[in-house]
Amino acid sequence: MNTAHTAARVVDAVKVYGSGDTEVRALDGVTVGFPAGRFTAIMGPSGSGKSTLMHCAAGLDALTSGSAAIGGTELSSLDDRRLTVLRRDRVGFVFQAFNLLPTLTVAENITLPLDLAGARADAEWIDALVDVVGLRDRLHHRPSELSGGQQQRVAVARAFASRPDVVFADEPTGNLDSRSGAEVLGLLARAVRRMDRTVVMVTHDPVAAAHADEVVFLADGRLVDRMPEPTAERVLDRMKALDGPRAEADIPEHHTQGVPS
Ligand SMILES: Nc1ncnc2c1ncn2[C@@H]1O[C@H](COP(=O)(O)OP(=O)(O)OP(=O)(O)O)[C@@H](O)[C@H]1O
Repeated sequence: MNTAHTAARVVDAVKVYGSGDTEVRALDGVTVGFPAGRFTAIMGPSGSGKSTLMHCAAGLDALTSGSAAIGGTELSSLDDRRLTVLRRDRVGFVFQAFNLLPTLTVAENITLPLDLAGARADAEWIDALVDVVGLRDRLHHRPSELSGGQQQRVAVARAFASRPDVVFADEPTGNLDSRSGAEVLGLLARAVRRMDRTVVMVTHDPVAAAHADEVVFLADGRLVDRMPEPTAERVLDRMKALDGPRAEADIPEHHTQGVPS
């Protein structure tokens, strides 16, 4: 694996929850790198370990064994304080719930992580981000005055505000209608291509995964496939093969509309 161009990676990652009868091996020896400057989607059946992989790769949770690194930094070598600083300065997050502060304006929400860190916002960078996410005319609004899609665009801009090594997105379109979801996915892809950013996204949705440069597939806590230049059709076919007849039941109907089976 070419670690020089890998924004985040795990090697031989094992994550076990519980013990004895209740033991669950959520990750069972996963080795995967997320290339810098690329948009990678993580897919797999429900319970296959997607969220666990993302949380461990992002330093939100610790592996049982194996290693995880952001850039060249091994996460296990960091104490809690350094890990918190690394997450704050070098990792961005976008969640299904937008998690904006209702009392702050859009502009204030975008720079909040920098303000909390006592860091100075790079005005040119923030300015460019505001254009990429299309929020120029909403900067002085409060989140309650925005649509769900606009709120998620604020969350995306906030995630990129510190120019992190990698942005992890966990079902970022899960709370959005398909049109707003497509807009948010489009701007994640734009941030990667136009601003040389790195995005790793967990999703259930083949149409969402098709916005990525590559899809990695998990099943039963293992990495089972990688698909460069995915299309929704090919991703859906791969998911059906992984999950048998359950796959279609797992995917909301609007996500499969227009996707030939
Ligand atoms: N905190 C926890 N304690 C115990 N078991 C857990 C915990 N978190 C996850 N698991 C289990 O680990 C396995 C993988 O879970 P994970 O949430 O990573 O899967 P996923 O692919 O993200 O699933 P989904 O698509 O349904 O969100 C599942 O069997 C789950 O029940």
